[in-house]
Amino acid sequence: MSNHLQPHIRCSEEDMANYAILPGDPQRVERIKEFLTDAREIAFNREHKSVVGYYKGVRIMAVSTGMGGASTGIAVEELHNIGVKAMIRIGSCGALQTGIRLGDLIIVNGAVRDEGASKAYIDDIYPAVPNTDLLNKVIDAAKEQKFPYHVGIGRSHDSFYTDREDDIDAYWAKRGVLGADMETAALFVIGGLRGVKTASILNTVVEYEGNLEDEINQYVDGENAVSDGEKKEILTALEAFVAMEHSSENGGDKS
Ligand SMILES: O=P(O)(O)O[C@H]1O[C@H](CO)[C@@H](O)[C@H]1O
Ligand SMILES: O=c1cc[nH]c(=O)[nH]1
Repeated sequence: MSNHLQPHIRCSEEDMANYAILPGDPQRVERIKEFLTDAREIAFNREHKSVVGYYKGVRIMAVSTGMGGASTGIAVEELHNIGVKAMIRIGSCGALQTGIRLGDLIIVNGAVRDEGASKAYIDDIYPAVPNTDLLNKVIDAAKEQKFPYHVGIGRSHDSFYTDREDDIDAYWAKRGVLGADMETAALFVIGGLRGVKTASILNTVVEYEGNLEDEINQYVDGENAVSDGEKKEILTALEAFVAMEHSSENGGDKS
C-alpha cells in the first residue's frame, strides 16, 4: 500500500475506500455521486475522475477508467496501490444476442481477451474471470431489485471502428457471447493478478444489429431505457458492495 499521490488517478491512501465502482466515462462518476452521501470529489486528471462517499454507511469510491484496457489497467493498478480491495466496472456495451434489450444489464462471468492490455501482463491462456463471491453478490443484487439482467460471456476489444467489426461481432455472437465492451477483460486479468476482487456489469446501449452510432448518441443525450439501465447498474454495484461489507463482517468468503 502506498501513501503517495498516484500519478494518474491523483488519489492517495487517505482517499481510499475498500470498494470502487469503475465507469469508463468521467461524466458517469457525477451520476454515481448522486447516489452517495457525504460525497466529495477527489480529483479529475486526464480521463480519471474520482469521488468518495457513503452508500448505506459503506465507504465507496467511484473512479472513471477512460476507454480501453490501457487506461483501465492504470486505474486498477493505482487503486490497488492505495489499498482498494474490490472493484466493479459499470460500463456500457453493445449486445451480441437478439433478445437483449436497451437498458438490460449484462453481468459478465468471463471475457474474451480481444485486447492488448491484458496480454501485456500474461499469456492469453490465462482466463479473464470475475471473483466468484463478488459475481454472486452482483447477481443477487440485480435479482433482488428485479432488474432485467443476463449472465454470460463478454468480448473486450481495442478497436471500435475496424472494417471487420460486423464480421467479428457475428463470429462471437454465434459462439454465445452476450455483449462487447472495451475494459472488462483488462479489469478481470489485472485485478486477478493483483488479488483484487472484480466484477463487471454492462448496460446495453446498442441492441444486436442496432445502429451503433445512433444508439450511443441517444445514450450520451441521456434518453430513456439506457439512462435507466445506467441507474440500475449503479444500484446493483452499490448493493453488491453493501452485501460484501456485511458478509466480511460476518466472516464471509475471504478469497
Ligand atoms: O461506457 P463505457 O464504460 O466507457 O464503456 C463502453 O463505451 C465506450 C465506447 O463507446 C467503451 O469504453 C466501451 O467499453
Ligand atoms: O457496441 C458497442 C457499444 C458500446 N461499447 C462497445 O465496446 N461496443
